[in-house]
Amino acid sequence: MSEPTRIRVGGERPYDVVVGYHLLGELAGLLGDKVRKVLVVHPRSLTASAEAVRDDLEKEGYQAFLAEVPDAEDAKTAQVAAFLWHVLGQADFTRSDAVVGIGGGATTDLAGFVASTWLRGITVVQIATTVVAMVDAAVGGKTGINTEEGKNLVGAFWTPAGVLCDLAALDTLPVHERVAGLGEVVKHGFIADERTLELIEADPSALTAPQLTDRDLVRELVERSVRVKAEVVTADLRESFRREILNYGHTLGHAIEQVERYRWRHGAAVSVGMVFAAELARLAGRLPDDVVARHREILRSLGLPTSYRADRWEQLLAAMRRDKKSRGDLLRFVVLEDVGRPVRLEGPDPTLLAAAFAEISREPASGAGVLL
Ligand SMILES: NC(=O)c1ccc[n+]([C@@H]2O[C@H](COP(=O)([O-])OP(=O)(O)OC[C@H]3O[C@@H](n4cnc5c(N)ncnc54)[C@H](O)[C@@H]3O)[C@@H](O)[C@H]2O)c1
Ligand SMILES: O=C(O)C(=O)C[C@@H](O)[C@H](O)[C@H](O)COP(=O)(O)O
Ligand SMILES: [Zn+2]
Repeated sequence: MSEPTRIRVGGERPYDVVVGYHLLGELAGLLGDKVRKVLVVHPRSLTASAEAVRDDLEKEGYQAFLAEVPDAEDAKTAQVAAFLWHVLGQADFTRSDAVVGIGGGATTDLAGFVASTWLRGITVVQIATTVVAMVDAAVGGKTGINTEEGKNLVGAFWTPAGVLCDLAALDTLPVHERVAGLGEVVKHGFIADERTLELIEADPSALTAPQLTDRDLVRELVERSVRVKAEVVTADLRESFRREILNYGHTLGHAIEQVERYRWRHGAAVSVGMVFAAELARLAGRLPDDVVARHREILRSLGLPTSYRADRWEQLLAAMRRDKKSRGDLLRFVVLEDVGRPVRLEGPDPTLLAAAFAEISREPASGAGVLL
């Protein structure tokens, strides 16, 4: 296997995102030499991998503990966070100890949040095992859990000490999870890296086949996405402005996830959200027709959804008002003026919003395979 790639994320506490194969040997280096106890947080689907991490840590001289958490979005609750605080308390974790999150974005969001709050912040290292976690969630220090009222409404910016993206993990990832993750890859392509779009457009079927065969392509896409995210969060960790571009497609996307009670995959909801944002920009006279068409073509070529049922608009609008980009009554969207040129659209007229929604809701439903 080739050497791992190390992508540096800068800022107050710089760290590396390591992309490659069989990276377990890297973990101790990322934890550093002050850590003694490590809590490994994992969903049931990754028990064997978490046990391997624990055994390896024990061999390296750490005292390692496992904590199984519910799968997917069920992990991102105050109750599950409280369970982990209890485990940390019972095991006397101090400020020189650490949390390791191993899993998809739901697990890494939870593990990061718990690390950010325990004793007001202890070391966290993320081991990303899904496309979403590798290209997006585990990188950049946005951590969080959901509340009844919405997605990621509680959280903190807390940078990891390092991130491992072991591409071998993708061999066991169900294809619909891989495809959903490509939604975030496409997002990075539209906001900042047209080459990513070209690579996908050249052969989308290589990415949607039941077994991944083109490992070089996957690795290049993961690395390109991590570089986009690293550049943005290095410039603006706390989302004072520039980081908002990473939220492209999420204003409607998060609303869909909430309305669907998290039965939609995150990347699938973001896919519809990007088409909505593109239509909004077109109707506002800011984005040419061909770029909107390119959104639909590339997302459909991957089997991602580009439309949503017409009868939920009022619920979606209510959920969008709780988006973190909102300021008072002002809804704020990230839209494009072209590929690689994200801008803000603030307080669009309600008729414009409804018109953009009409553009995505009158199509027949598509991409149902990635929703559940
Ligand atoms: N913090 C951020 O910047 C950020 C960015 C993007 C997404 N997110 C969050 O990430 C979450 C979505 O992440 P996700 O799509 O990775 O979902 P997920 O964490 O729910 O994982 C998807 C499923 O794959 C399983 N799984 C994980 N790795 C596997 C593997 N290697 N083999 C087999 N099964 C595996 C999980 O058990 C789960 O059932 C959402 O909550 C979203 O809000 C956060
Ligand atoms: O890292 C960011 O910043 C993002 O917005 C990345 C998104 O893909 C991610 O889903 C994020 O969790 C959304 O953040 P939120 O602030 O809208 O909850
Ligand atoms: Zn996202």
